[in-house]
Amino acid sequence: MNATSFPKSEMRVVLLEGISTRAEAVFRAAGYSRIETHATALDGDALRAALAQAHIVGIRSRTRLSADMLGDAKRLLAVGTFCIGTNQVDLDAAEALGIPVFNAPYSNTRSVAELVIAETVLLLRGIPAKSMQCHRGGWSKSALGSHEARGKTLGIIGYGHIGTQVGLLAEGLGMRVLFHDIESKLALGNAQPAPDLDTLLAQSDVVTLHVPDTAATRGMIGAAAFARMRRGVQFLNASRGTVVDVQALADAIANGHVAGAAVDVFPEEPEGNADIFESPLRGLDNVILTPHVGGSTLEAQDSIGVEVATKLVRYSDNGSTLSAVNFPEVTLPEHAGSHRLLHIHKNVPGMLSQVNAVFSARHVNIDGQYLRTDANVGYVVIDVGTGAAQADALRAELAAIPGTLRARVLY
Ligand SMILES: NC(=O)C1=CN([C@@H]2O[C@H](COP(=O)(O)OP(=O)(O)OC[C@H]3O[C@@H](n4cnc5c(N)ncnc54)[C@H](O)[C@@H]3O)[C@@H](O)[C@H]2O)C=CC1
Ligand SMILES: O=C(O)C(=O)COP(=O)(O)O
Repeated sequence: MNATSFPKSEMRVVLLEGISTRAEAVFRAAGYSRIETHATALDGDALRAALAQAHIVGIRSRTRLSADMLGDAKRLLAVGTFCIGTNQVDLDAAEALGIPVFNAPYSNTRSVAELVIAETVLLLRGIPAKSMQCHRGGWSKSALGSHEARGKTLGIIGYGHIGTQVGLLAEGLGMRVLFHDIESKLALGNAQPAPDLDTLLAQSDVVTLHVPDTAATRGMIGAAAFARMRRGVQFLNASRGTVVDVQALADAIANGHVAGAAVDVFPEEPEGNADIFESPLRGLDNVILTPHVGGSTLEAQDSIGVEVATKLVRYSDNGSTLSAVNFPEVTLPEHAGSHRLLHIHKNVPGMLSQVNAVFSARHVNIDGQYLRTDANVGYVVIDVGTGAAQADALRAELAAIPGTLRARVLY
């Protein structure tokens, strides 16, 4: 097992938001013993205090890691978002601080897709309202407004990992699938790209959102978009709460234009399970409300726990940044028999020659060197066959190069 420039026994891993215990097991098996777990999200001073001591932090979709928060986390080496979305982290600020962020790009894809398909069937049958009536002692045995999914058109907005899975499962039910994406996408099965978003909205019996939170998607579905949809449309959002104007949705449901909805994500979500959930959608019988559980199955959470923890351990032990979402990606071999120096720097001209000058001045032979840059940051990894003391001295000299963001040595 590789030691790090900071002993593993002293490295603190902080896991928030009830991350699967599988993640903790991965860290322990790799020799990390200072692991702090929290069942909920933290924010404000509590988050700041937890981050101040953390070398590695794991979060899910609820914890906001702003530029300020990251800037105050002086020991932080890496962040894991134990989910798909990374919009809760200021990725540019993390990169500028030399902190790679890793996520699990598809470990919960299937869970979201299954829920969306189940809800599509329930909404088309008017089951949410019928179920509520039965709970109140009512009995409305009627086929009115109740439809099969077969033969209906499903419009998918955002045809990525989740959108494509939803499309394939919907075709299994005999639905016609239309999709809209800003990128050109390979259509799976018999799915067809809509010529534009408005056409998709006008032609779909069911509209489901699977876009990320970006400047372009924020507020994308509001009163104007609902007005373009068919009267009697069913509407689902399991993407991000920011994409939909929920008051406009509540209005469209109240006036009957939207027949029913299933909403899993909200612009304001409670911090923890003890908090009150407020929304204009509360109390509407034909709306399925779920507490952001699209990706919350035990299967998905366990596999996310292993996937993201493994990426974090690999970065901490070996320096590999493969699949980091905000950072130059370097895949590295094992470095048995050599010391590995990691140098993260601002991507300005002349940096590599200054790094190499440190080694040539000391007549140190370089066994291997790996470099990747992006527009902002350069990441160079140098393997050397020197003793530990000299590796430490080299690290100190690398750290003194102006523009250095981080310098570490892995023994
Ligand atoms: N409810 C839940 O528990 C979960 C929610 N999510 C959310 O679902 C989102 C989608 O996840 P994936 O499918 O894995 O992401 P993905 O990145 O594979 O797919 C997103 C697709 O949206 C497209 N897109 C981006 N901007 C667009 C725009 N303005 N208009 C149309 N298309 C646009 C992209 O080109 C891409 O094809 C995530 O970003 C996350 O926010 C993900 C997992 C669980
Ligand atoms: O994976 C995502 O992006 C999700 O929205 C799921 O988030 P969660 O881990 O359930 O807080």
